[in-house]
Amino acid sequence: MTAQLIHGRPVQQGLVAAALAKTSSAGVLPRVALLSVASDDPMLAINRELHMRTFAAYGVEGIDVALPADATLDALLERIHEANDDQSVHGVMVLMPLPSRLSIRDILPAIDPRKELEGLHPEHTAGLLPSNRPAPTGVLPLVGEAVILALAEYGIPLESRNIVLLTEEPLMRSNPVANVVARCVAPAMLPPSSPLAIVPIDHPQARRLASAADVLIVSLERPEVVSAEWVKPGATVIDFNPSLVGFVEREDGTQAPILRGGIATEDVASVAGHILPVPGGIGPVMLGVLIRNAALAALASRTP
Ligand SMILES: Nc1nc(=O)c2c([nH]1)NC[C@@H]1CN(c3ccc(C(=O)N[C@@H](CCC(=O)O)C(=O)O)cc3)C=[N+]21
Repeated sequence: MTAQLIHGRPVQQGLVAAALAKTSSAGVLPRVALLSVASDDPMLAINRELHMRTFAAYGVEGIDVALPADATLDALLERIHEANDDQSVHGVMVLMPLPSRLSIRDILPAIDPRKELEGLHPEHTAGLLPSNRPAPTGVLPLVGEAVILALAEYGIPLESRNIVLLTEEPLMRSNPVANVVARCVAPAMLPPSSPLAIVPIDHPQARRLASAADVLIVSLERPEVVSAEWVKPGATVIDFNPSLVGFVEREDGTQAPILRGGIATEDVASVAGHILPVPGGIGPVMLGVLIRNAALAALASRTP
């Protein structure tokens, strides 16, 4: 078997084109403040550049608010408040990873919920609980929505499927958002008919559990560790979390990063049915949902 590759780029283009058609007929141009705190992690600069480049490609204005590595919580909160108060800014996003001394608990609630684009503000996540009514302009957690949209686009069902999230302990500990999205948000968004296991890759049963998955979602910081033996024949495999494995020179002499996800794509393709690969799979869908959410926030800002 050779897996069919699922391309995220057309899904991104469809989502963004529909949303930007509405903003342009309303005469509004979405503007997004992208905040980040400098770090040694080379993926931060790569992701920051990718976000800015993707905004620009669609004519969305990105405001690159880059703080130094030693920025205090107060300094970051001040920049968030500035963006909240700026009527010309419709979306505010704080890029991960953050230095460990800055807690996401202090940061996400500081973003104006009308401008929070990833569905992670407490007002948005509270809408996942049955006791709470979703906010009228509620935003769904972006990662979950991206997976659901991408699979729906290709007619891959989630109902009654055995779903496994293959994670890793260091990432879940260092990135509380990744941990909570796996353990709280994903179970809340997936169909009740589907068994779901969250499996750290170093667990003794990891390979057995992964190879029982109809839908295997891989979120690892180590590149290319999941091989064909981890995958059930015909399964759908979604590769998250690009890692930097090297650089190639572009024609203009600048360096382009070479990115790989947690799966060895070619090997896995010999058994899987469908793969959302790195690059070109779920990442572009997530960026599409992000830009669509910015467009919706821009539209909502015009109706008092
Ligand atoms: N607050 C926050 N929210 C995030 O959603 C968030 C974040 N912080 N920090 C970093 C990670 C990573 N992330 C990516 C999204 C798209 C691609 C993506 O589309 N990548 C292209 C890659 C390559 C390219 O075109 O250069 C692809 O997979 O095809 C990658 C990575 C979002 N993240």
